[in-house]
Amino acid sequence: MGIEFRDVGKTYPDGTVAVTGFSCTVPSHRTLALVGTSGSGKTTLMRMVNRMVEPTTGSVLIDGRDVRELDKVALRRSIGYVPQAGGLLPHRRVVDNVATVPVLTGTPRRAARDAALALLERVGIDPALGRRYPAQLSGGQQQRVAVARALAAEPNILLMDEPFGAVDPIVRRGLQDQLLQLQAELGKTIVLVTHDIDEAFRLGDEVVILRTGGIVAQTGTPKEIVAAPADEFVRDFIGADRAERALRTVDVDGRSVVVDGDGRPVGVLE
Ligand SMILES: Nc1ncnc2c1ncn2[C@@H]1O[C@H](COP(=O)(O)OP(=O)(O)OP(=O)(O)O)[C@@H](O)[C@H]1O
Repeated sequence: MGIEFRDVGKTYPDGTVAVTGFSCTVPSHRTLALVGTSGSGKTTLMRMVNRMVEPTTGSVLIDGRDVRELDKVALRRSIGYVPQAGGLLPHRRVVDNVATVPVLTGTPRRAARDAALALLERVGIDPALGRRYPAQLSGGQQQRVAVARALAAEPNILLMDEPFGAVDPIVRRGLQDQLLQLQAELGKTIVLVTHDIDEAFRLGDEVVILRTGGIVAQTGTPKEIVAAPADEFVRDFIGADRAERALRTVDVDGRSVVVDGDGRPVGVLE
């Protein structure tokens, strides 16, 4: 399922201009990462897809159909949503959190629970933890559960709002790896919001860098953006020296270690 933002804008009732004239197409099975400073309209844009926000101008299309023609509740349930900080229901057991939407849409409770346990396993959670309440899990585990919950209704589209923002860098990296692996198997169409450019470059097939007012600073693949930052803002945002950083390799015990201009290791050449 492809998504098209067609010249969308959003001015909130108090006059705040969150997005102006944004156009972008996300092909089926691809990941679009929206990245930008705080308040640059990322969440606003993402929420237009499942109609949590209605644009004031322009339209959003899914497989060529304007989302305004679709029933709001059915649309929302058909799209996986991973909100900031997971958004799990604290008074429901983990397994029931995952089974919530399938039960709402008519799957018998027992079957929904069995499917939920299988999904938990798929995202790397021991199904035995399904009996716990969200607060009895670590932050990283809660995020995995949130991903399982978003996948439970077998959506074609997944919206992820800073999905791994609340966890430490190592856990975050593990969660990113797992998302890449899941995506390789499942091939969802994903819109991901993050303020972390490294996350955007890791997870996004296409990256949109936004500045205040939802104005696009640059769109492109990670490679295109690193190779040719559009302007000073992008250059700054992706790390002032990233584009110019002269990397070289040094030989360490027969392996080619890549080091930056200051000689700091950044990786190993395969
Ligand atoms: N319901 C609302 N009413 C008024 N203004 C809003 C509303 N929601 C968001 N805004 C404003 O719109 C702008 C864009 O907000 P949005 O949440 O889309 O940005 P963001 O890039 O996702 O930010 P963050 O990274 O901080 O989550 C901000 O100036 C914000 O204050």
